[in-house]
Amino acid sequence: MKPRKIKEKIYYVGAPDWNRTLFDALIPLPDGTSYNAYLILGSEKTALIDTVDPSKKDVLFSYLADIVHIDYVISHHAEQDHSGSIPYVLEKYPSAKVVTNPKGKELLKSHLHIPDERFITVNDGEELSLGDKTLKFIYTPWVHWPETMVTYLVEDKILFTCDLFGSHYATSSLYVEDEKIVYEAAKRYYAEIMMPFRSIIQKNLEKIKDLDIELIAPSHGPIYNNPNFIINAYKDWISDEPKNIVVLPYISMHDSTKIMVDYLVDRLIEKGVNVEVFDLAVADIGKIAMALVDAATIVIGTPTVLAGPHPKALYVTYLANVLKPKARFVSVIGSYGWGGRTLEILKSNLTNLSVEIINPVLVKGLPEKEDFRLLDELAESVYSKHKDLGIVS
Ligand SMILES: Cc1cc2nc3c(=O)[nH]c(=O)nc-3n(C[C@H](O)[C@H](O)[C@H](O)COP(=O)(O)O)c2cc1C
Repeated sequence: MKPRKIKEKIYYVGAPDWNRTLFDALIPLPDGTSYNAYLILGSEKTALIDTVDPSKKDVLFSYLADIVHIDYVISHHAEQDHSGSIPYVLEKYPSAKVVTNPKGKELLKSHLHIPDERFITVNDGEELSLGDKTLKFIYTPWVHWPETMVTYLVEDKILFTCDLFGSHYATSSLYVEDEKIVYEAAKRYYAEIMMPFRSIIQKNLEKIKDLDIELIAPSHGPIYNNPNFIINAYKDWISDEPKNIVVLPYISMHDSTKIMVDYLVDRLIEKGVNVEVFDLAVADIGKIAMALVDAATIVIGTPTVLAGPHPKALYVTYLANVLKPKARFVSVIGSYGWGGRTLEILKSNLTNLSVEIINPVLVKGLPEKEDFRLLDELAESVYSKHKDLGIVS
């Protein structure tokens, strides 16, 4: 393949991964993903911006077939889906240096065993001249590892952002063609990878807000030729204001909990509260994470199993806790047979969230009249809390 031209002397040399179905051995990928690398041919120096997952290194090298010399490999992030092919690039280009920050160097050394002498480290704000093109490095730590940084190509107004603004979307298009599709793919990416670092991203967006950006070139998914589309989506996702949504992941073995879930969902809808319901036996964890991006309230539905919550309910609670969504309220509903520590265990797994717990509704066996009344009360509490936030009328 010939490198794909983006602008004069700037090329795409990355790889779509059409058939990848799982990321981080965790999040389903309905639309695959891509590992983007970019080649910049300056008048004096040549730079490769990141590489690709090692499983796709042949694609990268087919793009580089006619490139006889590379001076710099810019490494924004030491994770192997971007850095994993760096050792092969260094082998093919013996005088190439890896350009990264000191933390990146440390992580690349430990993860890929790249020798000390192959590195050049750069400071926050430092520039590197390629002759007629200038790379400016901007540290953006903790989006989502400690070493993450972005690069601004000054003359061409391109911001290379690596994982920041990325989307899980394999496409043959260089640029975003359908913003609705990419919005979903970028939100899936944000929900799993970026959401835990919401407040840090707020600070990092401040750092890049004065740059004159024509293109945002991430390391996953298509290039944004309308940068405001993804910047505005991020501003919404990282904001502290939740939306009028209850996320309700549940599991039920013999339907008692499910009857409660169905009843509560109907009552919430009647009150104008939006609900996103997920049966944990079959749900896409990525979709749950996406729903958590905006939700004001989380309600976990679980029976008591072996003296605690069903393991799948515990798993989703743990996940919500580490993803640190902006939710303000949590409750639990479910059925038990004789007793256990369901509530206690769930609460002890929510310590990262500063949420108010709304009275849980745990019922013995099949729910009856009084239990439905308690569910009415729960729906009313959720509604009035959302009303106090001004997110439902
Ligand atoms: C494998 C298994 C383990 C259970 N362990 C407990 C338990 O430790 N404490 C308890 O109160 N009920 C226990 N139960 C009973 C269920 O919590 C009870 O039947 C409940 O109504 C099931 O809700 P569901 O219909 O939503 O699945 C257990 C049930 C099963 C199938």
